Amino acid sequence: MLTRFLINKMDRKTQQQQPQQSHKQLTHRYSTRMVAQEVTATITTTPAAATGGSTATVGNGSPRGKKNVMTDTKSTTNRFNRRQGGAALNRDDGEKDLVDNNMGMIYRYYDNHSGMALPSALPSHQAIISQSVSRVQELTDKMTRTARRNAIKELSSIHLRTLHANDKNKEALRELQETIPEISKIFDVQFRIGSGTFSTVLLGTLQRERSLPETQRRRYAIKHHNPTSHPERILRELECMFRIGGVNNVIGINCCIRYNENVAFVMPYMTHDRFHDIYRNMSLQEVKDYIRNLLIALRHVHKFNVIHRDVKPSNILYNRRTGKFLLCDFGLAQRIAEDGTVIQSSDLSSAAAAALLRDMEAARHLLMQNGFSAQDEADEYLAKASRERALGGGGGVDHDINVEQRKALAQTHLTKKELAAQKADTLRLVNRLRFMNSTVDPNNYVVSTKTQRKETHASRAGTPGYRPPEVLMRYPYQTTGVDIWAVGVIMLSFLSSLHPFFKAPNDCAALSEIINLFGDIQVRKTAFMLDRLLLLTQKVAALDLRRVCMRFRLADFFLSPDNQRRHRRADGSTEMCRNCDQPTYNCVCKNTNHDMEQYEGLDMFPLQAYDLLARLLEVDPTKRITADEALKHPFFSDHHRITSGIPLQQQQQQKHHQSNQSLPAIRQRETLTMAASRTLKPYTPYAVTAAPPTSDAVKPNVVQQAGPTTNRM
Ligand SMILES: Nc1ncnc2c1ncn2[C@@H]1O[C@H](COP(=O)(O)OP(=O)(O)OP(=O)(O)O)[C@@H](O)[C@H]1O
Repeated sequence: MLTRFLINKMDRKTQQQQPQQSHKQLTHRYSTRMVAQEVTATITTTPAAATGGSTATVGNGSPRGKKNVMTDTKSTTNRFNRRQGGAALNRDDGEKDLVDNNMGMIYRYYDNHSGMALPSALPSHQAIISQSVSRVQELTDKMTRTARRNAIKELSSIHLRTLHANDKNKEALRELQETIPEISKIFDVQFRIGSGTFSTVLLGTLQRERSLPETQRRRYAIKHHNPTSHPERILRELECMFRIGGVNNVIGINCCIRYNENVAFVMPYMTHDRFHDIYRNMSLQEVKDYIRNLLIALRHVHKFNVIHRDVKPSNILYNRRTGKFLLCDFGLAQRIAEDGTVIQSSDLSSAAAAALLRDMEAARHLLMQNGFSAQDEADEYLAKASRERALGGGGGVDHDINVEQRKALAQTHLTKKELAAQKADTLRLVNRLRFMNSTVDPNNYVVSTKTQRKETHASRAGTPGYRPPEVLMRYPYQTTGVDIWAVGVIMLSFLSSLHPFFKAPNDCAALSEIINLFGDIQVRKTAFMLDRLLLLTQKVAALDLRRVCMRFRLADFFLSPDNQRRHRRADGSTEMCRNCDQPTYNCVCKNTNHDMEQYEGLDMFPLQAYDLLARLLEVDPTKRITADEALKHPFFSDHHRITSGIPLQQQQQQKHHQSNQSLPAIRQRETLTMAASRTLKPYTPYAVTAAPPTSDAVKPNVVQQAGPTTNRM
């Protein structure tokens, strides 16, 4: 029905707009040349009343709509008359219009092909009219048919997609209600929010709140674990959420319901923005808030000696409007023992598991308090906005400096050739980052140097693109630094506007990407420290993180035709850097002697942002900054806030001066010589500084165990 209605509507619209649309679409479908050819054919095949041969001038050449041509009649007639030596044509008005119309087309064609002489004999006006009218009619019909066909195709694919989504939705709802019947007694399950590899998440509201208006009902995310999910994985996630979650931006749990092999977690629901939609247009203040909130969550998680292991944008719920932030999905979380080794998995029959179940059971008498309602969110948003207004803030949006300059650049009209050159330029840099030597064996690229004793298993848990070098080098003693690297990768996406930044198909290629960015020396050194031997076949020089980020984010500036023209050699070629494959004036190498374009003052991110980024993405895990240290980084102080109207360099110098005076010193980065001397020392495993969780550190969320079923866990 919907399809039929839309098609009919489209047909009507097409008919209404026919005169204009047909010509407009003509421009797309048939080039000027084709239309002109048709007109020529009409001219040459029809014997005609003559006009003297004349030479045409240059016109715009695009075929115009019938209506427009009609309104154009007067000027065309005048022009025609002028060409006829001022002789007035003797005909009635209607005919006059049509004739002028067609003569206009003919002159426009000859205008397009300046230098061509009009044929000595032109066809009769009547013949031209009838032929071109029928031709236009024919083309209009053709286009209507094509538009109709395309509309049907598009509608049916939309219909299929909707059906598929509806099917998936219904299936998820049905599955949850069938496999865990208790759910239907407590919740009205609304729809599916999302699904991951191990679960499906649905939105539910409490049945006992049915009497409330929809916006005031508290909303819950019900995470239904796939029955194939390992029970230990579920227990681990439950434990993390129960013991760690509920505070400091870490998601908590309201209740857990189990029925046979099916388990569902009930958590507070939070509306959030898709990372994909926001990462390119977040302001400096928003990026800062995002990273700060993430580090607060991780500092809290790391206090418990737990590695989250799956820090990535889809596991971060961030609401841009309200500024709310939650780290979720502890499915891959691991605890590290005092000696730095990873505790592989919880034993379901262990005392710890029993204690967890006892604790959860004890929390049953508590009522579910959490679960945000739509009303709560709106109130919070309004309160936040008024707080900001009271403080004189504009909602935390920092404006990009030199915006006007950038806009002007973006609006510069680029030729096809220039656009192709820009694309090729960017592709070269992307290829440089993704390059992997084809002779490397992806299953055998790293070996342990300690051949005498058997290696402990090294965990690889995590998402490709977010795994740090130590994981990719199969180092068994992994630390909370694994999560910090992932924060660095997320920050890299913000600063470069490139997401996903690393997208290798396997671990070996992922390590290549890291080598391509940080250079082989850095990675070799880290490998040596971790008792790994890397099989590298070639040297790769490191790139400059800031310039790489700027090159991607401010591409319109780096690739402006003006720049390209200025640096072009006499023979038309451009000098290229042999290491980074970029023009030398845009070289992104860390150590470079090229004479480069200065893009200072364009970047909205201060130098501190790149400094923090480098510390988060420290290749050596033993030197990587911790969440706690990162939160003290000057990037998070407001001292570097950009004031519009003052050159950035000047601001940064002032702030650097201020920060040297007043900000707490952060851990010194090692110089090359210091690092070289360290490599000669045997590697000392990561010192575990954080104490195991104490009872007062644990602030469990308010928990209710639903029904006796949980006892069977
Ligand atoms: N509390 C919540 N509020 C709103 N949406 C949520 C909530 N929890 C999860 N989601 C949505 O459900 C999606 C899947 O959740 P989650 O990551 O926990 O599942 P998963 O099966 O472990 O996924 P993955 O395989 O990606 O690790 C999330 O990306 C998010 O969009």
